[in-house]
Amino acid sequence: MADHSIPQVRTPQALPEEPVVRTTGAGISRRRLLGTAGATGLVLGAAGGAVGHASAPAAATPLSSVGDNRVPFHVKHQPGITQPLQARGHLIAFDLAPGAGRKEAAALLRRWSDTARRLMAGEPAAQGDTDVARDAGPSSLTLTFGFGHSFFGRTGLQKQRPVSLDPLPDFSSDRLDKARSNGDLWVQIGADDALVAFHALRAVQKDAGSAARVRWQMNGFNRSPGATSHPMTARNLMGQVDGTRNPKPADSDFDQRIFVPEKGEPAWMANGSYAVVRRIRMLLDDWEQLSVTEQEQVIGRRKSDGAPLSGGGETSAMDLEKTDAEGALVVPFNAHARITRPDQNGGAAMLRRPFSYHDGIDSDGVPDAGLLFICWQADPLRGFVPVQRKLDRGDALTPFIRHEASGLFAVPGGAAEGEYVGQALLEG
Ligand SMILES: C=CC1=C(C)c2cc3[nH]c(cc4nc(cc5[nH]c(cc1n2)c(C)c5CCC(=O)O)C(CCC(=O)O)=C4C)c(C)c3C=C
Ligand SMILES: [Fe+2]
Repeated sequence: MADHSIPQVRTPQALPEEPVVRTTGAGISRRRLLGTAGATGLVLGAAGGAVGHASAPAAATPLSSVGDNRVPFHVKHQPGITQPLQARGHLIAFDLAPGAGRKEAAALLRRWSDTARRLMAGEPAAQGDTDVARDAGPSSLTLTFGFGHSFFGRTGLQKQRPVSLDPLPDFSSDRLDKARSNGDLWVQIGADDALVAFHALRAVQKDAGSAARVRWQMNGFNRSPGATSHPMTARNLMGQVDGTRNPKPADSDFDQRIFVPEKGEPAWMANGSYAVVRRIRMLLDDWEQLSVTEQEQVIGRRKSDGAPLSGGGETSAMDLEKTDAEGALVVPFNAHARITRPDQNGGAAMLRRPFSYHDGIDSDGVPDAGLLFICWQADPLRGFVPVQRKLDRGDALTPFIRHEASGLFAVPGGAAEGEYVGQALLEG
């Protein structure tokens, strides 16, 4: 018989409100875990560590401990927003099936929430589990659910549609594929194990039944926990350190920037957030023709360690005024890391929590690879929109990327015990 043991722990890093739960000691079997979840053998993880935000892997630990980590489902903000980047991700959008309305949507969100709660705890799906994740622990699995603009018309809930969900403006650099954009419903799945992530994806798809049909799906990845010798900010497929200046949960204005307040509007979005999703192709053949110095000028940061070109280390303040011997700005005026700063955009800020993607080689021999850019904010008009407008007007990175798909989703707060995600909207 197969060994179902869950290996040794690693130190979890997460928010106090959204702790990672881990097993104590090695060799607790998956079956035992199922029998004792929430009771003995489980402890709350350490709160709010310095690297416990979306920009960096949680900790440098051996891969063998990855399976232990568990993210609770019933939390103030839905899981999958502030947790460390996971190694695997699936984004999947659904449209309600013809004839399906509010009642069917409510039943679907109830099914999805139950599945999310079970799988995130390392339990099998309620019905017809595929056994794909049978030998694995929860592996930091998160499932996050959101509603698109079109959902509200289809369910007769137009009056509940938040103004913040108004369609994003067109940007001159957009090359968007409508079939791979938007959707009534959106699910983000993340896990540190590919099989655990796929298992969740299949369960979500099966739960949809006759109520909703898949509109599009995208698959992504990040570095595996334990792959680097020390905790560090992630790199993207251009080789840049990406995520350095993300807002941190410890920042005094973090919640205000990222989440709709408890008493915010509409009421059903209390503690929720808005996700902007962009599939951004990287024109890697062009990018890789630049010298490292040229690449650094595009971003305004050093490629090796992410430090600003004005000097210091990765987290040193960027000196925007510093000039070289010829009087030229050391951080060029159109450098991406200069013009995306909140202080250059009326305070606009967002939490970037992306996955890289690689969907093979196009017929012209060019890699179809880039960034599944996902950013979180309390209001896209005070986050993504002003920054993207600025980038559209002259970002040094623009010639090397192409926005190919786009989505905007209202992601309600986390579900309380016994409730499902979106219940306040669907039964309010
Ligand atoms: C509209 C928002 C943004 C898009 C689209 C975007 C695309 C994009 N960015 C990189 C690489 C880097 N971005 C970096 C910083 C950064 N980028 C944005 C916004 C968008 N990026 C912001 C708000 C910031 C932080 C600005 C700040 O607060 O100082 C960096 C520098 C390191 C870091 O802080 O993360 C890199 C590198 C790519 C490759 C890309 C599209 C493919
Ligand atoms: Fe960026």
